Amino acid sequence: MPFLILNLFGVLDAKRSGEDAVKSYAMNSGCSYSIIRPGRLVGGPYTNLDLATLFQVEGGASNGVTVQSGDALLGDCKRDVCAEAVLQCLENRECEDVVFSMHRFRASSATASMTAGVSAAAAAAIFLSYPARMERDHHHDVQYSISRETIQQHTTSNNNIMTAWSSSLLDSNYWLRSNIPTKCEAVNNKKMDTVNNNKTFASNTPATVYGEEEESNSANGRINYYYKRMNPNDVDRTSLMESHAIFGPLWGEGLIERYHVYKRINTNNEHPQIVLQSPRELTVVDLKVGKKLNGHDGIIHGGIISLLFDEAMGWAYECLQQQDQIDSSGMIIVTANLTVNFRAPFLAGSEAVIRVYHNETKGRKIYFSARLESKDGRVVFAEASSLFVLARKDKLRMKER
Ligand SMILES: CCCCC/C=C\C/C=C\C/C=C\C/C=C\CCCC(=O)SCCNC(=O)CCNC(=O)[C@H](O)C(C)(C)COP(=O)(O)OP(=O)(O)OC[C@H]1O[C@@H](n2cnc3c(N)ncnc32)[C@H](O)[C@@H]1OP(=O)(O)O
Repeated sequence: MPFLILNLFGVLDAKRSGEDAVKSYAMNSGCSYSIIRPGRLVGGPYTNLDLATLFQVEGGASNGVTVQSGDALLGDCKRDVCAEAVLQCLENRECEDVVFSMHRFRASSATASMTAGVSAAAAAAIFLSYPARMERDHHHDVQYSISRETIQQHTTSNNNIMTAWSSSLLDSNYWLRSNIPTKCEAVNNKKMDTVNNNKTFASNTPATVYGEEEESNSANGRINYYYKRMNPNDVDRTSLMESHAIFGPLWGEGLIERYHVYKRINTNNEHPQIVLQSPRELTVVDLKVGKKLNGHDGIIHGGIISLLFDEAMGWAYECLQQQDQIDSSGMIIVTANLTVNFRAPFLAGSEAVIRVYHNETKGRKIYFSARLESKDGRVVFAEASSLFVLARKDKLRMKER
């Protein structure tokens, strides 16, 4: 059926924003979610005001269902079957962070390999049989702040290595990331020990990260990089910082509660494409916002989000300058333009990261892009792009007069 008809009155748009809100809430509260996209609901109790209610469409005797990831399925779905699937999702860990559609089983279905004419009670078994087909929303890497986490453990499915971050890692100036939470990280090129590892990260310890998604075509599939904290002394603020929007008046409980800037360090010189890649990631900001920065109740004001982006890009310039050895003597970098797209409500009191990428440099003009996303990368709250211009300091002052 054409999208235009399916989306009459913006029905699908509304559903999409509902799903985004669910994901966003799940991210912010640390719980998981399952999103079920049933076909047209048929069968009792006929509470809808639609044709299926008018004609008391029963939906056939079979309780069998077809499930498939994404939203390609089209058909009816019995209400009681859908309710059963909801219960199964609640009880089944395999259904965590999964999005799938379901409709009534039809023997002629083209999706035969994913189809089973079974009772609704066995629907979960279908999910379990086809986990790989389920749409897991891990569109980015999962990253962990090792500076703040208490002990976290992840078991790998294939080699049974566990990664544990002990409280001794608190206040570390480094940050690791991995695209699959079950893959292991290594420190000093040695795999971390098994359960309850208590190692600390030595100063300037490079971390080896496996399985980096966007750069996985390097020769040995291993990328060496880590993130180093840029502003570790933000508690010890300078007078400059006291008048700075983020570290000054907007800093504190209920306001901007954390704004830790990390620069990305590539350590693998054998693979210069990592450095040359465009857009290349320069900076990650680990942040937390309080509950006094809202526009609508409970939702962070878009202007605040723009500020968070602008600042992150300022720091990204600093990283770029260090890497590319840009000569900026007598110059100052300023934002010439900043475009922000707000994708999902960024809830008050949440934690998130901003990732900043360098897109292009043309003379004095530097183009960045950035994402504000949940820490595990599953929800993008906002995206931004900007032009920063290197301007002569004396020229700026002349304009002031
Ligand atoms: C955080 C503090 C702690 C300190 C720690 C120590 C170290 C910190 C390290 C890092 C720093 C960290 C954070 C930094 C903090 C945050 C960053 C915030 C930055 C800001 O929040 S800063 C305030 C807002 N910002 C302004 O206050 C700018 C006002 N503005 C102007 O001052 C001029 O407008 C200017 C300079 C932009 C241009 O003026 P100009 O005379 O120099 O140059 P001109 O006009 O010739 O433009 C040259 C080429 O840019 C193109 N161009 C210009 N503007 C454009 C636009 N809007 N759109 C598209 N293209 C544009 C032209 O078309 C031309 O292009 P082309 O060369 O191809 O023809």
